[in-house]
Amino acid sequence: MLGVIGVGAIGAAMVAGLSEGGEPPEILLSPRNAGIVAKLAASYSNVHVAQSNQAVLEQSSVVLLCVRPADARRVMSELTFKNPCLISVMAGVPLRVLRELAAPVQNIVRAIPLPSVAVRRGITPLFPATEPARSLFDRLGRVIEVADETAFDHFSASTATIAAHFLYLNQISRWLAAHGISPSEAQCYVAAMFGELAASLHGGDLDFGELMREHATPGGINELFCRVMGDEGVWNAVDVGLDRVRQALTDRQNSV
Ligand SMILES: NC(=O)C1=CN([C@@H]2O[C@H](COP(=O)(O)OP(=O)(O)OC[C@H]3O[C@@H](n4cnc5c(N)ncnc54)[C@H](OP(=O)(O)O)[C@@H]3O)[C@@H](O)[C@H]2O)C=CC1
Repeated sequence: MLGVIGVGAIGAAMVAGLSEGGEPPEILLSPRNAGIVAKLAASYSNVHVAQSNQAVLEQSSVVLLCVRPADARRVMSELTFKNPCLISVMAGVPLRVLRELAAPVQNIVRAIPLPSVAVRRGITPLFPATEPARSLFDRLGRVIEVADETAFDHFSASTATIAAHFLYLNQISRWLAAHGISPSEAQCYVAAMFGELAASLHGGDLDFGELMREHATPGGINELFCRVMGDEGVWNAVDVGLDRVRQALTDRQNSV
């Protein structure tokens, strides 16, 4: 049995991905968020709802911890851990803290699932990449075996860029709308432009620099836009933002 404690956005995405694949595992959910868990149990015959978080632990051989990082200590300290394997997706909660809160459990893995696990196209960094976590996330796409926890935290920091990506798309469509194009048409156009590009990133060997050059005809408008963004400090700001996020994760690790 696979247990899930914390069935929010990413917990539900993993449950959907596992349940819609071949030979789905039996899954036991924590009872909080009654609406979401009832819907998952009604949609998938392999999904069940437990009476309590402790019942999830006791009836599962592997447990996914998917509560928000700020809730980690409170939720885990209410539980008595025995011997299931734990997989934590909680950003910025280090193995040191997980081992302390889940003693005496030894087999603890950190994972960074992406929302695309819902359709089994996730690429999931794991540390340490041990079984059964590796097989579980292989079912949801594929796994990146990360060498150490510092590298793992850098992967984690890079996921902080997702909302800014949508902000970027929003900025472009707002600019179109400010110049008289209907907001819905502007959004559809930008979505179509970037939706197609995103689809082209699946699979194969990718070289972002090469892709950029393919789209930046010398003397053309893409090249001009890249140059202006660089002159305005946008690319440098990406590095600054990522460094700041990395530092925030370190600070969080020291305070969890
Ligand atoms: N969303 C994403 O794409 C990713 C998220 N993560 C990590 O996953 C974790 C969850 O993120 P996300 O799914 O976005 O957050 P959500 O807020 O959507 O989900 C967290 C869930 O945990 C529930 N919860 C809180 N307390 C308890 C409790 N005592 N027992 C059981 N469940 C509880 C919350 O319920 P309630 O709302 O009622 O408080 C909520 O449903 C975070 O630690 C995040 O860092 C990692 C990778 C990607």
